[in-house]
Amino acid sequence: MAMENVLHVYSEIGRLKKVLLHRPGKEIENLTPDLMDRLLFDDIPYLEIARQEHDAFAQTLRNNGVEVVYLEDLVAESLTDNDIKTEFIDEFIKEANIKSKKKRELVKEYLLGFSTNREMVDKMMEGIRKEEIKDYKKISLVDMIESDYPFIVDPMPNLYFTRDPFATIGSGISLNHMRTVTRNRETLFSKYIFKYHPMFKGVEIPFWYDRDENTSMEGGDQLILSDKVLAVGISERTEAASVEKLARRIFNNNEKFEVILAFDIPKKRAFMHLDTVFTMIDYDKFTIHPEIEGPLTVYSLRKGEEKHKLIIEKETMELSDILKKYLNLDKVTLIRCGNGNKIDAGREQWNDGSNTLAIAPGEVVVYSRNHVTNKLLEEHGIKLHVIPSSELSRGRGGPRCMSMPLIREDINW
Ligand SMILES: NC(=[NH2+])NCCC[C@H](N)C(=O)O
Repeated sequence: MAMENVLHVYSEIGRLKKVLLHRPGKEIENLTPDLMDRLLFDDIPYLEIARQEHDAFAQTLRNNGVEVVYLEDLVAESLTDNDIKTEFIDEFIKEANIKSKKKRELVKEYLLGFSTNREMVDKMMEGIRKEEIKDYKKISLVDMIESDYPFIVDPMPNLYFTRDPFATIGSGISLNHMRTVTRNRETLFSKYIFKYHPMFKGVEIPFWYDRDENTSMEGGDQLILSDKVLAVGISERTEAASVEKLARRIFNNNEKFEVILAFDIPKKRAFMHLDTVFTMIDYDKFTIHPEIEGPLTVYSLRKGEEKHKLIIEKETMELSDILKKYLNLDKVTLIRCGNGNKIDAGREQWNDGSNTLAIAPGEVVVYSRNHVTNKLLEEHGIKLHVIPSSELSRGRGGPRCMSMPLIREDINW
């Protein structure tokens, strides 16, 4: 199968043809107040409503010609061979950091007991409570002395933010190394999909990054501004060293990309990724958070004369001037979250008012709750697809966070 039929993303705004989602599962109901901080949540979504909201998101995409595929299905479909399934379970258990051999054996036996791959994958994502494992307490004195930690395998509640564990860039994949242990476990699912799913059989996928790297990179920081220009945030989650590694791999392949713009953004939870403060919504229109307005320091990375050499330059310019320069635009419109009002911007950026998903040039999916930003987008001629968001937004991610494009149509500049 030709590469462009499986992975092809050369912009943020080309008409979206195929996207990967994850429908929130029972991992959300394994969130507890004690776990929220470590598992990167600020509240506990009501799963039934979160699922209804997510189904509305998926249906909005389908109604606009987008093929929706689900992570949980692709993983299950990648494990039809028993040896591969065993390899996956062993790697999953190893990364679940289960100390005792006996417990690892019990968990493996439990997972192999599921009648379908999909049910097993759901359980892996949801997490395993100690009470689910027969005879758990009889393993040893240590286990009899009730440790109050309820899980033998932690839940992965951030899986519905499919933007981050890997990114489709051009015709390749950045299989990311996530900043936190809890989210790095998610990248194992991506690894097996690209390695074993039938849709990629016979397809030589170039990997721009790898989950085993020793510096972190997350997909929320990776934006494809054009088929020549990438933007990467140096953020709370993505390190500068990772940007250099990404640049070397991409520039030393026969991809079209010529420059990577690295933006050093404030390292704080509300700004965890570049796409929480900046997204591209049309050829010359962008959403931004007022805090990144004004002169910005940007590092441009280009391919050097010799292989693996980079030319890196530092510039301090207004964001609009940076975008005009590198995208060859005469005019740039920056649409400010919360209409620039400090209070409205603070509230709506926290609930991902800047985190739009473009499904075509000038056409974006937005959260209903960010009404101030949404009104401004419409005033700038942007077509909105508004989705419900009360429960989904509690995970601190928006429509762009909850989606990973696999195929977009090319755009004509
Ligand atoms: N691309 C994004 N902005 N992703 C948002 C991810 C939210 C998730 N709770 C985390 O902290 O990782």
